[in-house]
Amino acid sequence: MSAPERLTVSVVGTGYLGTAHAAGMAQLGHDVVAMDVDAEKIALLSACELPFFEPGLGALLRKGVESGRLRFTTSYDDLAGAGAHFVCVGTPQAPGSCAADLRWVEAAFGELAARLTGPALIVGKSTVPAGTARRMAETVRRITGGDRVEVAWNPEFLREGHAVEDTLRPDRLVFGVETPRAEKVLREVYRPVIEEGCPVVVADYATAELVKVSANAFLAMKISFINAIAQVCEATGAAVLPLAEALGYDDRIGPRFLGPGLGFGGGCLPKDIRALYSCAGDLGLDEVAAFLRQVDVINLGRRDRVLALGRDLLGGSYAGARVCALGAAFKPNTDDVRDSPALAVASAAQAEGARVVVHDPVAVDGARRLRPDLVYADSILTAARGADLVLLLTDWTEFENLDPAVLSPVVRRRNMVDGRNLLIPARWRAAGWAYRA
Ligand SMILES: NC(=O)C1=CN([C@@H]2O[C@H](COP(=O)(O)OP(=O)(O)OC[C@H]3O[C@@H](n4cnc5c(N)ncnc54)[C@H](O)[C@@H]3O)[C@@H](O)[C@H]2O)C=CC1
Ligand SMILES: O=C(O)[C@H]1O[C@H](OP(=O)(O)OP(=O)(O)OC[C@H]2O[C@@H](n3ccc(=O)[nH]c3=O)[C@H](O)[C@@H]2O)[C@H](O)[C@@H](O)[C@@H]1O
Repeated sequence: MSAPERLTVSVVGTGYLGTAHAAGMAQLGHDVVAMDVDAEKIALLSACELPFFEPGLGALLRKGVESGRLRFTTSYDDLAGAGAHFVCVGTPQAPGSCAADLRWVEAAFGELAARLTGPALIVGKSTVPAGTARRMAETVRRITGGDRVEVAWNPEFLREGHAVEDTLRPDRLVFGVETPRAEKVLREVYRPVIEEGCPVVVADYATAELVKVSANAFLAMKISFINAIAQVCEATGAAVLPLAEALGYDDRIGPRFLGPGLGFGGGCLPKDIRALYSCAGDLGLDEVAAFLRQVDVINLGRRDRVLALGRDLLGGSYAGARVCALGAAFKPNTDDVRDSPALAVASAAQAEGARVVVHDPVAVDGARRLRPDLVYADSILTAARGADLVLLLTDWTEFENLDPAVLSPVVRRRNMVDGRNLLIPARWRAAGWAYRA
């Protein structure tokens, strides 16, 4: 990567996305000041400590801070000198609705606009419904009283667990812009990435906003598709794993995101598909809304299905059973427990009368904060001791390598529900386990 012209950029919101983006911008050679309203997070980041688990990001953070190119603040006033400002604040599902809650985006644009006299570019990276960028541009114009501060939308596609790689070597860059000047600034910011061959799609605001939610909706749809087919397989005695393998060999389909099981969760896919069907409904596109809603319905149904498999193995009820739940994170290589299918199933089993002990390699602290009613164990064996049922809920490599010979002596009954199709069934059955997936 050749060094770009050294720019001063700001990043607003230092969560999963903002921290990766800030460290990535420093790695590209820019001077970065990253800001968050959460003083605790900023104190940790300033001390080169990540407030969450993300492989490889700690090293990038330290490199940025030690090079003097990356610093953190809790004050918007410290951002005024930057030429490009990336807004990375949260857009969670609004309480009591399926729509995205935009109050943090609105606050960030308002605070920035009040301090910028221009020329400057405010770049939205948060995932938002179509129409938001236009509204933010109007807000900025109103507050600044002119056109010197512009707005662009540059949605982000990084995956948790792969944030560093996805930030430095994205599959594509999408620039939602209204002027050549905004496009020029974004091309300069990302010059090293573009020079390495990353495709750039330049579009209007609404298209850029929609690319992002469509990408997540498509991934969600692919997972729900294979999970719908898994139900047909169960009803007909077919096997979904070789079926998915055979589908995946078709280049037009591809093998990724065809993993059947407990389904998708996390801070993005569920809320983004809900925001999209809510938006489609508001636009009067009822059939589109119904189509997308079904992706969510099938996905949530997977949690009930895994719960039912466990109930069956326990003879019809969770009441009084000891359950070992392996996994709390919504997927492996992250400690993120937002809308985690694993925690949802563990909590539901407990609500039906089981005593559930949860183990996760990195997500126990976050899980405990969210579900303090569950019991947590710091090892697989401690979690499994005396269990009547093991529920495998997150596909961590640690769990894939589980040995029935190690687990068998510690459990009370050999019942396994493999919610992620991770284990080799014959191996567990040969060791005397009742195995369901
Ligand atoms: N987590 C991910 O992998 C990805 C997230 N996104 C999108 O990025 C956005 C952020 O997501 P996450 O980083 O996961 O959320 P997060 O909740 O981890 O981080 C958001 C941060 O914004 C801060 N914040 C809230 N209001 C603020 C304000 N007015 N000024 C400054 N900081 C403020 C919060 O304190 C928090 O640290 C969302 O729209 C999400 O959909 C997009 C791609 C990937
Ligand atoms: O907008 C976002 O925040 C991000 O959302 C997802 O990334 P992420 O939430 O990190 O997780 P994924 O790797 O996409 O997995 C999502 C969920 O799908 C599940 N999944 C994935 C693949 C599969 O075959 N089956 C399956 O159930 C995972 O267990 C997980 O719960 C997208 O992959 C990113 O491109 C996007 O930027």
